[in-house]
Amino acid sequence: MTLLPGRKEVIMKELKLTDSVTEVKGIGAKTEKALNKLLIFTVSDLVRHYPRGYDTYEPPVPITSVKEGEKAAIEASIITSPLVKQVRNLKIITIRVKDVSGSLSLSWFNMPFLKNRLMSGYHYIFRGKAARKNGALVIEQPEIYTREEYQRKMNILQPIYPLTEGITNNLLTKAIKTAMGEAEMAEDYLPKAVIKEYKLMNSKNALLELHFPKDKELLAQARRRLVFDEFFQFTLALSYLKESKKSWKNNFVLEDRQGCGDYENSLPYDLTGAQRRAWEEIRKDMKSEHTMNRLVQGDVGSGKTVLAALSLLLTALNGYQGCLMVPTEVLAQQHYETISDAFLEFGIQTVLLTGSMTAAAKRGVYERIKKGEVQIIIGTHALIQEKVEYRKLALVVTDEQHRFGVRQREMLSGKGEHPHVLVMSATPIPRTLAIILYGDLDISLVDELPAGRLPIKNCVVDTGYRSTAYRFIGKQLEEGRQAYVICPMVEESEVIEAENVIEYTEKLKEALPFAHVEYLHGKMKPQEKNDIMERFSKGEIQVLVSTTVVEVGVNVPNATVMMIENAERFGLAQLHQLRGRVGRGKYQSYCILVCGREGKDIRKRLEIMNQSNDGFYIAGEDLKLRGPGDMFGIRQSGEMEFKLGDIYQDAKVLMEANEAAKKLTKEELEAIFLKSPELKLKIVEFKGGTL
Ligand SMILES: Nc1ncnc2c1ncn2[C@@H]1O[C@H](COP(=O)(O)OP(=O)(O)OP(=O)(O)O)[C@@H](O)[C@H]1O
Repeated sequence: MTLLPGRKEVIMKELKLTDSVTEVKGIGAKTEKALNKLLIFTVSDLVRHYPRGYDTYEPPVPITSVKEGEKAAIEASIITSPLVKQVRNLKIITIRVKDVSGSLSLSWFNMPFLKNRLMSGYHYIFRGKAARKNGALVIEQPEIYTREEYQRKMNILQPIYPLTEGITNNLLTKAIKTAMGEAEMAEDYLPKAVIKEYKLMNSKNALLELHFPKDKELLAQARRRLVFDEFFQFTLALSYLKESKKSWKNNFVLEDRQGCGDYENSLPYDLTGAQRRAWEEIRKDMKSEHTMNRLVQGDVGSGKTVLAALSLLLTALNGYQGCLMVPTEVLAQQHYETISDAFLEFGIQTVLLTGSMTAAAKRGVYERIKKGEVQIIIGTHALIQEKVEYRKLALVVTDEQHRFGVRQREMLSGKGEHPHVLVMSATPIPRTLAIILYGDLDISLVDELPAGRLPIKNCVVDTGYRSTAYRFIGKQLEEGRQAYVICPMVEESEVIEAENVIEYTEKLKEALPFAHVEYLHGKMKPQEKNDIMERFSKGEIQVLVSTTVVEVGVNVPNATVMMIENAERFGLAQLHQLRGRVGRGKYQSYCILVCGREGKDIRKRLEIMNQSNDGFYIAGEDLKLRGPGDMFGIRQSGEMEFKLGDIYQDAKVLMEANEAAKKLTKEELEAIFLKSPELKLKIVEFKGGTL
């Protein structure tokens, strides 16, 4: 309640964080509906709807450096009288301005009142996005400022929010401002000692500064505090999860079986030392008195699949079911083909279950699973659907590549009575981070590539090198090898000039008329995708032009060239995954990174790929290059389920938060839970996902 001096008593309602957003002034039923689409239901959701970036008012630039499609501010004098044209129902004002470097046209729609402000000889700062009209650059709808006004603007960072239809940035900014001003914010839950030791901003200010930063420095501090919270709560929750799992008795104590040795002997290669060690650890876990919760971390092509296969076989030979969940249908199909035939001779039945199967086919598979007629089930997230009833599910293997799907693996393991869990990951995160992020798992490292692999030869080139690259690919095809060409887009887009698979395939067919070239992209039907992949695997297709659908796990050892168009558009981790599709067999392999745009930073980043084929090295260098705490950088590891934090960029905060969580005394933890019972609930009942 607030009393305004000298006036009638005004009762200000204090908002509660749990109140519905409609309690915030200015939000009615219609707006509420639209906000719900952004998952904003309560006042708390609203104030936790973070900006995705900030509009900054940069110093004006010379007219000649204004670029098409980019926002810029120019300081210029008007050199023509405003020209007003009526085009259908639009009234367009156009003027021409100049500075010492050159001149440019500016235009406004339906703003006739501006005419008097835009007199020849006047001098302003204009800010807007440049477009090309009839061959010339024009800034459309620019904002107009005097130099003093602009100076003031330059100190402000305007939040830009994720939006949806019916919700403007203005509306959200206002609503959040109101809510922040009126809502009763929770007291800081972190112990004072932690705040002091890690020099954190308090939680209320952090939220306020994140939405309405006074300057970049305070914004960085605010963000650091909120990222710290995310990581702190996550690591706390993981340690709870780990504790609870430790007490799980092994319901499926497995025994060694001769079949596993026979399978190993049937492989065309010997296991590497690292594979052997990992297999030893897995077996030991599954035979022990506690349930296995293990991560197998190994670089692309290090041979993790055989470990999954051996574990599944051991489970099946012990009379139980085991399942393998992978991120794409293409990959599920590939694993199914590798495993199903090989295991038949041990009397083991394998089945495939994916989202795109017909309802009838799925029903058939559910039946067989339920009755225990099949022992190994391979598939995508369809494996965790409610209708799947397993019979004696003793092992869950998830191939996560670079997604840290705590939730999925928990859901899947929830299908059995604490089955063993094996997680395969090729994410090249440094060990120090892996230990934290996979805090609930024990880790086996496959840190050795199979013998006889030749290091991939790399080059970073510009588009002028294409014809040479095609000739090179042609030669490789003549030698019986195959190639991938990756393009970022499916179809031609007017907005982004990036090579697209469909057109590119046509172009490539002309350049390599004797070769069988096909394309693959995510929008194709699963059946079509599987078909193309199968034909590529068999060598019927020689060159596969593809979007990043081949990124995860695809294994065609005969492919030796990976050519990546617009390589600058991919993150380094993703480039490394893509490159990992070659160099998987005994042949010399090559990676050609084609740079579609020039720039010193772009080159520098891509050169890292040139320097090494080691995923861990690349992740480390990437981190150094981007530096921590870059608020405006792209989130390359968006696959992690944190709202703000980026495990690479914020690696230091992650380590600090983990340290703080581990150091908490029992009393401090109790005090936290006392202050925030909701947080206690979230942490203790954590089953993965966002906290
Ligand atoms: N010890 C080994 N010696 C020789 N070849 C091997 C060995 N282990 C696995 N391979 C072969 O290496 C290739 C890559 O193995 P696999 O597909 O298991 O890699 P991965 O670790 O799953 O990689 P990614 O993370 O890229 O999917 C396969 O063709 C596999 O048959």
